[in-house]
Amino acid sequence: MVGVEVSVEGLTKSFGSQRIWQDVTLTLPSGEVSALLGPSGTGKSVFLKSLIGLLRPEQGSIVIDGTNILECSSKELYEIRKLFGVLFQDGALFGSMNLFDNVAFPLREHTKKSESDIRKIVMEKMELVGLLGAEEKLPGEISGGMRKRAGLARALVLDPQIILVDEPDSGLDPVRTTYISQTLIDINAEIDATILIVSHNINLARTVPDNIGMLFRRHLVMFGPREVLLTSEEPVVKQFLNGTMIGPIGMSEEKDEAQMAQEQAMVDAGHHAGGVDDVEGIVPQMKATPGMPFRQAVARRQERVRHIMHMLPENAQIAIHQSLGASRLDEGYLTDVDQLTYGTAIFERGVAQ
Ligand SMILES: Nc1ncnc2c1ncn2[C@@H]1O[C@H](COP(=O)(O)OP(=O)(O)OP(=O)(O)O)[C@@H](O)[C@H]1O
Repeated sequence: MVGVEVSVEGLTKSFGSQRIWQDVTLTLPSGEVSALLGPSGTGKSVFLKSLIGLLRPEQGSIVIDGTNILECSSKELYEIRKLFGVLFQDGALFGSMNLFDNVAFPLREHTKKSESDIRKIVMEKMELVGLLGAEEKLPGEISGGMRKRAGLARALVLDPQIILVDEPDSGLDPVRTTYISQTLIDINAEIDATILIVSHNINLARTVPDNIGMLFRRHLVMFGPREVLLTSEEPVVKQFLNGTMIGPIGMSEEKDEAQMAQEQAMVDAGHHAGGVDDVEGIVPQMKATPGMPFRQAVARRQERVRHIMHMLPENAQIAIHQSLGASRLDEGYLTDVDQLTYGTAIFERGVAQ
């Protein structure tokens, strides 16, 4: 079963007089992996909490499986929430329970399954996140990365159709971040859930999601197929993707023109602006681990992007064409008909994910 689509329109959220973001419109395509980026404090976590109805935006709509969760009854919201699996930043595990009991918790709480069925499901999810053998450990006895994996296993036990992940990289080194990224891709391949990852990790943004959005200065700067953001000339996007000090993002989020000019002058005079060397263009997307099912999202996204191609910026169109060409090259110049015939398998192996 393909995960459900989440459709957000004109969403605005404030706390008292503090406007967090306004008029956010985006659709998380069903069964695809999307990421929402943005500097610290731009309200990414607030957005994620709004999607599950933990926070209530004052304007707009969030339609999930045909229900606008801002207008529905609490009983309907309860039903909609069952579609979600959520991984909070710290894993949100119960400190006094071992990992097995933590992961089993939602099953014991929300289902009438027998203990032997529960054991089967828990062990299956523990294996998927690479934690087999650690069932008896307490959260305090394991690393932050393992806690995140346990949190992810727990988010999966009720077979969610939508998985929300808040900063999977926080507190992890780059290698562990890549492992957790791989796990998220594998989960998408295995259960075809709609996934939203909130993060400010550049590597993850470049290599994991099918679609990327970015929040800045209380607005959604953009949201769309990964090629759109990764080829964007928008100063805030370029600065973010390369992690430099040059650009509109400052220490406390915003800069004025004078400060920007002063910093640019320093860099022109030879001062290091920080960040990595400029990475231009698109790096290939991560693929499911060999042996996993093909990621159905890849072919679905190709098809979807084909339909909206004419509405995308030119740079993004070129990048998409190039990656399609590269996937044909990989397969020995297969025709469109061949691609349709072999469908997912070809797209999955090509760089055109
Ligand atoms: N329950 C709340 N009541 C009042 N203000 C809140 C509440 N939750 C969040 N905020 C404010 O909303 C803003 C956005 O916070 P949020 O945690 O969503 O940012 P973020 O983009 O996830 O940041 P980070 O990347 O640092 O986690 C902050 O200014 C925060 O203080």
